[in-house]
Amino acid sequence: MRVYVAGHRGMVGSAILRRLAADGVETITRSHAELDLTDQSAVASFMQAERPDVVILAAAKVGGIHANNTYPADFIYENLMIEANVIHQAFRAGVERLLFLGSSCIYPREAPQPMAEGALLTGPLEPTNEPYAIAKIAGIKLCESYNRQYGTDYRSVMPTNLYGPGDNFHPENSHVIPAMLRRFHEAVRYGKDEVVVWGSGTPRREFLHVDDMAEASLFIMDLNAATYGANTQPMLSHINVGTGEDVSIAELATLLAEVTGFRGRIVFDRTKPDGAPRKLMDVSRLAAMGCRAGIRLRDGLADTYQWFLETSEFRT
Ligand SMILES: NC(=O)C1=CN([C@@H]2O[C@H](COP(=O)(O)OP(=O)(O)OC[C@H]3O[C@@H](n4cnc5c(N)ncnc54)[C@H](OP(=O)(O)O)[C@@H]3O)[C@@H](O)[C@H]2O)C=CC1
Ligand SMILES: C[C@H]1O[C@H](OP(=O)(O)OP(=O)(O)OC[C@H]2O[C@@H](n3cnc4c(=O)[nH]c(N)nc43)[C@H](O)[C@@H]2O)[C@@H](O)[C@@H](O)C1=O
Repeated sequence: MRVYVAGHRGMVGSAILRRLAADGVETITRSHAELDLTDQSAVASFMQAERPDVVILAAAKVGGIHANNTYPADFIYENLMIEANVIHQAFRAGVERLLFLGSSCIYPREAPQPMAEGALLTGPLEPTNEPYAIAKIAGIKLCESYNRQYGTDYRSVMPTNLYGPGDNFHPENSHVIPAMLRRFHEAVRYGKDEVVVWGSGTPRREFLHVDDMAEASLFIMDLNAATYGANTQPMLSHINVGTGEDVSIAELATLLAEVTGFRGRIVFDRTKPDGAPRKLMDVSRLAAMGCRAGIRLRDGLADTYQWFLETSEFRT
């Protein structure tokens, strides 16, 4: 079996690649420089030449609240193009099994908590990431439509907010954990007595370590069709992946201060957006199939900080 991992240099793609390599699975990879997935003819040529057995679509334009809010055109355009090209050309090349990675932001801003799979398309989205969310919903619907029309087995997973080794630590465009880890680390290193956290600190988020995400992705790929629901009516179009537990951003900041050894003040910059008030996943469906997250948040944050120290320009 040959598995094409799209986005293998990213945080999730690289974790999936590590797991597949450990299991001795043959993989196919192309970097962004070698294959631009927004280029339809390049993706068509690649798929026809390689004809993988399985495709894992972990390539996407990804970023935190500021990046989503600042570059909405890039987020909707690039993600729509990547999904349409990879899914359609995989189908044309005879790929029967595909896993698409969506995001918990597909659910309405005011969805009842925890958010079950059935909350999709039941209300308005969070404005800061609506274009990205619309592209991710299109990805689910692409998979669902090819399954309905052509009998393929294309599955979609909706991860909660992810973190871990390989994350993007950009000061503005990253997600909250890498951004704050870096800020706390710099404060300790340069002797600052204050760290600024965006927003009010009251939004709640659920965080999953990327190794648990890789494990869940391969678990879902390995499920037989009857268990996953690909052949049931109504079809299970997507499945949530998370821990089922959340923390406030203020609680997260306190945890990160402890992990990095910061003992100064934490202040909140309320001019920055909070985004969705809460995004807790209902993970009962995945749990009933036998898959649960194993890495506790504090342990995962310590592991990520260790990776940051070993690989970043800030290593001491
Ligand atoms: N991180 C998170 O908190 C969450 C992530 N997800 C989803 O999980 C998946 C993986 O995310 P994550 O690993 O964090 O993201 P990363 O940004 O770490 O990785 C994405 C990868 O996709 C590649 N890529 C982007 N655009 C293109 C393109 N046009 N052609 C080829 N390759 C491209 C990137 O390459 P390059 O860097 O060279 O551009 C990168 O290697 C995505 O679908 C994302 O939406 C879902 C929920 C939360
Ligand atoms: C995964 C998910 O990621 C994005 O949504 P988000 O959940 O809002 O993700 P975020 O990690 O950027 O922020 C989480 C919370 O944390 C607060 N916050 C504090 N201080 C910093 C900070 O320094 N950086 C960032 N980024 N946020 C901060 C921030 O204000 C917000 O209240 C989506 O656009 C979309 O891409 C998506 O699917």
